[in-house]
Amino acid sequence: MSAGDTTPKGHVQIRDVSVRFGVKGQTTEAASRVSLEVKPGEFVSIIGPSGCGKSTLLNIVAGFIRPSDGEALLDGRPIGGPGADRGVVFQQYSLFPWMTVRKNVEFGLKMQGLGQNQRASAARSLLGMTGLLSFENHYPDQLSGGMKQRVGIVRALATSPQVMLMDEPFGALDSQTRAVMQEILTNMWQQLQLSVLFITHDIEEAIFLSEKVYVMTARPGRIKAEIPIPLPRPRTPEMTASPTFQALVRQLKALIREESLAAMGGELGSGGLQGMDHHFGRDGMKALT
Ligand SMILES: Nc1ncnc2c1ncn2[C@@H]1O[C@H](COP(=O)(O)OP(=O)(O)OP(=O)(O)O)[C@@H](O)[C@H]1O
Repeated sequence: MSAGDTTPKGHVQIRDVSVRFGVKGQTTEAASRVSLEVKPGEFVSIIGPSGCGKSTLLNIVAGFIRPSDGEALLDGRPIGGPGADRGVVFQQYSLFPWMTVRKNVEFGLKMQGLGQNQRASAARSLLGMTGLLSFENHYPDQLSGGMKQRVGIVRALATSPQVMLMDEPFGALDSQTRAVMQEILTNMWQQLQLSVLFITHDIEEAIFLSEKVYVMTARPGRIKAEIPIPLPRPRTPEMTASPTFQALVRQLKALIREESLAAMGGELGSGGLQGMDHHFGRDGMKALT
C-alpha cells in the first residue's frame, strides 16, 4: 500500500451510457444517456430515487456489466471487466466469515501474489489507519456492523486501487456509527488521494463527503443536476450547521423530492400517491424516499 504517494489517481468517465435489461421478453431501461466524470482524486456522489440506475452505473465502472450504448473509461481506456485498480464496497459487508480480519484484508494481496510478510505488513498498516489493529485476529461475527464495514473498506483499499466504488456502504449503520465512518472515510480518502464514486440515499452524507453530487431522475435514470460542493477541507461535523451546507440540503431535497414522487407515481398511480400524501403529509413522503 503506497500511503505516501500523493499523486491523485483514477479518472472515471461515463459517456452517453444507456443500459437496458431484458427479463422474460420485457425490456427495462435502467439508465438513459448518462454522462458523468470523476476526476483523479475527486470524491463524487450519486443520489436519486430508488431504481433509477445508480447501482447499475457503479457496476459498469466496476466492470461487472457492460453498457448497452455509450462507453465507460478509466484513465482513458475502456473498462472491459473487473480489475484490482477498482475497489468495491457494498452495503452488505461481504467478508469471508471463516477468515480473521487480517486474512480478509490480505486476501486480494494474496491473489496478487504478494508474500506472507508483505501481505501482513500492508494489512496491518491499513488496519492501524482505521483503528482495527487490535482486532486483526478476530472473526467477522465477533465485530460490530461499523467494524465489519471498516474491514470491508480496508480490504477494498488493500490492493491500492485507483478508484473506490461504494454502493450505500453505510446504509445499514446507525447514525452515530455512520457519522464516524464518514470521518474515517474522508480521512483515508485524503491520505490515499484516490477517486471515489459513492452512492447514497442520504443527502447530508452526499454533501458532507463530496466535491460534487450528481442527482439522477427517476428511471430510466438521467443526470438531472450536477451540484458542486464548495465546502472547504477537512470537513468537520460542525459544518453541517453552516448556511452553505443547509442551503445545499434544501436544494438537493427539492430536486430529489420531484424525482421520488415521479418514481413512486409511476409505480403506484396517482390515487395511491394522494392517499400516502394524506396519510404521511409532505415530510412523510420525503421520509419514504
Ligand atoms: N441484472 C438486472 N436484470 C434486470 N433488471 C435489472 C438488473 N439490475 C437492475 N435492474 C433494473 O434496473 C433498474 C435500476 O436498478 P438499480 O439497482 O441500478 O437502481 P438503484 O438506483 O441503484 O436503486 P436503489 O436505490 O433502490 O438501490 C431497476 O428497475 C432494476 O429492477
